[in-house]
Amino acid sequence: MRKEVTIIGVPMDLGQTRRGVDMGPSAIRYAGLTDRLEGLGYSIQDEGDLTIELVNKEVEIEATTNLKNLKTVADANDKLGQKVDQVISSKRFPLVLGGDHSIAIGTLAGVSKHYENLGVIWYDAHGDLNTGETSPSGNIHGMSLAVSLGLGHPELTNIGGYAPKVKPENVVIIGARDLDPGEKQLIKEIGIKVYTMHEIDRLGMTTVMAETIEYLKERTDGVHLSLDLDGLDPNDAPGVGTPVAGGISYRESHLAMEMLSESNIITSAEFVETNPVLDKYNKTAIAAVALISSLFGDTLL
Ligand SMILES: NC(=[NH2+])NCCC[C@H](N)C(=O)O
Ligand SMILES: [Mn+2]
Ligand SMILES: [Mn+2]
Repeated sequence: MRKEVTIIGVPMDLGQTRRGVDMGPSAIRYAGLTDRLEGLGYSIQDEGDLTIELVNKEVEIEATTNLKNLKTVADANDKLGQKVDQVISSKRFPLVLGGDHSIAIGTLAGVSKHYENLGVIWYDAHGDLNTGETSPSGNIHGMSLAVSLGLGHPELTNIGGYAPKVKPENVVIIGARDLDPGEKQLIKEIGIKVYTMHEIDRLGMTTVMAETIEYLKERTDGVHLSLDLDGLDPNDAPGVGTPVAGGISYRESHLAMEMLSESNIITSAEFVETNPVLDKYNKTAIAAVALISSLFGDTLL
């Protein structure tokens, strides 16, 4: 892992409809992110937060598509993509803090330019594989992985001027337990590797991560970690907008991050969906900082 890290906050809450997730970056900073990473020997440059336009939601929902806040989400992701692109060009590791998961569209637009064969680990209760046609909600945070695969509204898939950002065989989803019918169908059609909670229960996190790392190592030249805090069990990460019971435990998540750290395959990362308004005493942001530390090489001894 590069020792020079740039933090980018993305106070985005327009990819879904619960307010407060725009304060995720602040909550994570407040939980001591920079100090923890500096303590591990990293040189941190915090770029602060991207500016997200305010929208009059009613106006944008009335638009012809059923995608909520399409234009503002697209603009923000365009900006984020440029920023992430610059960070990687300056040989620094981009660490993006959300904000809702729609921001993965921009992060991947910026990251993927730099790799022939980018791998993605999507650590999430959800697949985020909906399109305008299959989405039950119209929320773009439930579409960001599909968009990055080149599926969905062209105003989103073409961000950064190219599509797709990632190939289906280079994606591994970990922690899925709430998939919509259209998402299940798509997974089968295009062949994405998914470790649902069932496989995590059966194989154990050690095997899941060992297999994931081996799988991505042999086929990719960089791996982006997109970690949605709702991948964790709501008892361990209550501050999320779309909690799903029966999730990955805090300890399993640490193990996953520790194994990724040892493998040295991660080249960019984002931690999304922390919503301090729904949280209990900043528990979710504190968990995010702990997991980021493990990913960056912190150990218990
Ligand atoms: N990033 C997330 N938390 N996504 C939740 C998506 C929920 C649901 N599948 C939808 O598309 O609306
Ligand atoms: Mn999710
Ligand atoms: Mn998600």
